[in-house]
Amino acid sequence: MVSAPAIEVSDLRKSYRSRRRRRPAVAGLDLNVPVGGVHGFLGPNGSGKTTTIRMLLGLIAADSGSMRLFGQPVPARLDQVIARVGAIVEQPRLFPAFTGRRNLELLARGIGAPRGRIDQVLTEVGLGDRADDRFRTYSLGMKQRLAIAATLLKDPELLIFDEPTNGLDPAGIHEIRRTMRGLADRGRTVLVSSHILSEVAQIADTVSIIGRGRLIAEGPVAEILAAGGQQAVRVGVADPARAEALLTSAGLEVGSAADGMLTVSPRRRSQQLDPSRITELLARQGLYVSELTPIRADLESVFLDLTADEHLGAGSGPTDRVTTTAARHAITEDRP
Ligand SMILES: Nc1ncnc2c1ncn2[C@@H]1O[C@H](COP(=O)(O)OP(=O)(O)OP(=O)(O)O)[C@@H](O)[C@H]1O
Repeated sequence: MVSAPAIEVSDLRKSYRSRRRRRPAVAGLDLNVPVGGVHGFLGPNGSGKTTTIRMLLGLIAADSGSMRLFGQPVPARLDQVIARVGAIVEQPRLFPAFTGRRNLELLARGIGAPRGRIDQVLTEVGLGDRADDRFRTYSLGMKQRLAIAATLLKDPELLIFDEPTNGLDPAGIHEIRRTMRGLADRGRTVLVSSHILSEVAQIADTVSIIGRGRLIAEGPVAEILAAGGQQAVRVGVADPARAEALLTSAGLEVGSAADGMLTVSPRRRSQQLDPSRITELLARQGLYVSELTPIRADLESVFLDLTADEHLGAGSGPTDRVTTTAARHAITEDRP
């Protein structure tokens, strides 16, 4: 039996009233987070990530759409699944003058978690040796790791972190990344939101990229890269000027690099680039290709490309949506 995804969201909508009109924050969002691994929930500032997370956790009401956590509809049955979910949406209240351990003891008592859990969660976030130092002496990364430890007290299967690396320095970001990866490696599902793709790309197994409250792309990191990243080639040819004119008139976008190589890409992202067609076009005119190398875009440029319209504040027309085969398969398979 296929187990239900950790998170399933379908056609989710929420708008806020501002100056006599309603502005959509989440505009028909679909989201599918499989059980296990780290899932990056990515989108530019203001694209609706926090609003979505708050709706999933029952902190605000959706206007319409459906949401499920481990197959249970929320908010209707949130009480039945909330014990399986830990989240940091806002900073938890931790007392600066108390040690890390004391802070956790107070929180554990509040939720009825056994005292034995405290050492386990401190170890899990790598704070075992600093547990008896006061919270105020912790670095920002350590403070955030203690907040993560607090969410682990009730031993949740799904962890939701909204921009957990905000305000941290590179060392702190690294600590949190390592902590999140470790949590997933020990069998939990981690949803982490970020507006900076590179912050989660290294540790995410799958990602959803959203813009203006809608899904733009989703799937395994490698497939998102393949879908968006192999759309240019470097071409070496003896007469670059002639080759450039030829390829341009064949409808391709051509740039020339300082080393005399040409960069060839399709004019529109929806078009496929066929390297063998480039070789053929040039060979027919007696121009023989000495080198043809695919340019692999990194995930950050794929992200910027996919969300370009959202950054520029373009109209809200339909967006090119890349759903990788695996992700599309998962969606159809898991829905009733
Ligand atoms: N309480 C609110 N009242 C009015 N508008 C809101 C409210 N909360 C969010 N919004 C608006 O909804 C949109 C989505 O905001 P949201 O915080 O969900 O985005 P986000 O992707 O989490 O962005 P960020 O990375 O900046 O946190 C934004 O335009 C925001 O200004």
